Amino acid sequence: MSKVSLSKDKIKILLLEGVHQSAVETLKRNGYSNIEYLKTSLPESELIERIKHVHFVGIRSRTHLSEAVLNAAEKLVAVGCFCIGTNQVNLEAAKRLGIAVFNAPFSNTRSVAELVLGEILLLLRGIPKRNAMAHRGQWFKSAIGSFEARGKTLGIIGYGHIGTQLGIMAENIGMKVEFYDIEDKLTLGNAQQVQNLTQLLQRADVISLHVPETPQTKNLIGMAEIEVMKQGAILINASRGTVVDIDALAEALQHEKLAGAAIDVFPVEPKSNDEEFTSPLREFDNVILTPHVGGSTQEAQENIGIEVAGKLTKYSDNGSTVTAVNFPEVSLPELSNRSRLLHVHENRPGVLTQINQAFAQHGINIAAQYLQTDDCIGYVVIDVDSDHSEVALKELSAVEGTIRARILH
Ligand SMILES: NC(=O)C1=CN([C@@H]2O[C@H](COP(=O)(O)OP(=O)(O)OC[C@H]3O[C@@H](n4cnc5c(N)ncnc54)[C@H](O)[C@@H]3O)[C@@H](O)[C@H]2O)C=CC1
Ligand SMILES: O=C(O)C(=O)COP(=O)(O)O
Repeated sequence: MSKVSLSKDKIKILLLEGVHQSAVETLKRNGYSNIEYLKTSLPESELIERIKHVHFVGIRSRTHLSEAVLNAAEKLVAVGCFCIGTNQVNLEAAKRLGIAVFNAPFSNTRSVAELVLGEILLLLRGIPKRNAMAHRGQWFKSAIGSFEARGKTLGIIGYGHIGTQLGIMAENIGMKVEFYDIEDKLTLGNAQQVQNLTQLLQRADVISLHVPETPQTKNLIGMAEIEVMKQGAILINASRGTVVDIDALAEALQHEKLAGAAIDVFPVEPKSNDEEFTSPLREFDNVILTPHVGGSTQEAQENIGIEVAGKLTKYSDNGSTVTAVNFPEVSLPELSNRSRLLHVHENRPGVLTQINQAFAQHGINIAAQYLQTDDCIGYVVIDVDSDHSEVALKELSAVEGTIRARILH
C-alpha cells in the first residue's frame, strides 16, 4: 500500500519513447517540473530499476509495462499511454495495484486513416513495385495490374474510430465500403455491415484491419482467411502486428494470391531506430513496409501530448479518472479550500462503512464523497476540512482492503 502526499516538485515523471514536447510543456504549465525525458523505450530490467522512484510514467506502443515492471513501481500513481493501444500495459495488474491508465483514444485516428487511404491508391496502381524497379533502373511502363479505386470494394475489419473515418474517405473517391465488426455499428455514409468475416473477405478488393490487439484478434488473418480472399486482392494492416500471420502473408505473396500489401505493424518491432528491422516481407517489392508510423504525424503527436499530459495532471491535481481505461471513472469538481482524499481499495463489502465509521469516530466531517466501483476495485474520493486531512489519511490508509491512498490540498 502506498501513501502519497507530495508537493508538485517532488512528483517524479518519466517520459519515454520521445513523446511530443507538448506533453512536457503541458506538465510544466501545470507546475510539474521533475520530468525525466528519454527518446527511447527501455528494456524490462532497466525499466524495473528506473520505475521504482517514479510517480507518473508516459509511454507509447513500444514500452511493455508487464506485471513484473508494475510490481516494482512502488510509487506509481498513473500511466499515460501517449497513443491509442494499451495492449502493451498489463491493465489488470495495474488495476489490482491501484494504478490508473490513460490513453488518447482519438488524436491519431485521422493520421492512420489518411495513410491507409494513400496506400490503397498506391497499391491498386501497383506503384510500390514500379517504384522499387525504377530505383533499380528498370522501366516498367504498363497498365498491367493497375486499377482505379473507383467502384472497388473496401472491406474494413473493425469499424471504430479509424475504420469509420477510412470508410468515409474511401467513399469520397468512389469506393464501395463494407465492414465486419463484432459489435452492431451505426454505419456512416453508404457503408454496409456484413454478418461474418468470411463474407467480407470473399467480396472485398482491399481488406484493411482496424481492430485492437485482443486474444480474439490474434492471427485473425492467417492462411485460411487469405485463401478465401479474392485472387489479386490487397491486404493492409495498420492495427497490431499480432493480427496477421506474417508467414501466411509471405506465402500468399510468393504464390501471387495477393497483389500487394501494406504493413505498418509487426509481431516483433525493433526497440529503437538503431536496431535492424527483420521480416520475411522485406523481399517483396509489392509490399509497402512502414515502421509503425500510422499515427506518427506532427498534428497527432502534438495533440496526444496535450491530451494525455492533461489527463495525468488532472488525475494528479484533482483525482478525476474520466476516460481511464482500467479504472472506475469518477468526474470531480475543482477542489477549493478543502483537502481531498483519494482511496483505491479492493471491491469487497463493508469498505465504505469502515471509512465512514472511522471518520465519525474522529469527528471528521465529510464535505463530499464520490464512489465508483468495478468488479475488482473501488475508487472513493472524499473532501474534508484541511484541519482533519492528515488524521483522515491515516484512518483511510488503515482501512482493510486499501490498495492506495493519497491526499490533495
Ligand atoms: N499503426 C498505428 O500507428 C496505430 C495503430 N492503432 C491501432 O488501431 C486499433 C484501432 O483503433 P481505433 O479504430 O481507434 O479503435 P476503436 O476501438 O475505435 O475500434 C476498434 C473496433 O474493432 C472492433 N473489434 C474488436 N474486436 C474485433 C474482432 N475480433 N473482430 C472485428 N472487430 C473487432 C471493435 O468493436 C471496434 O469497433 C487500435 O487498437 C490500435 O491497436 C491505432 C493508432 C495508431
Ligand atoms: O496509437 C497507437 O495505438 C499506435 O499504435 C501508435 O503507436 P506509437 O505512439 O506510434 O508508438
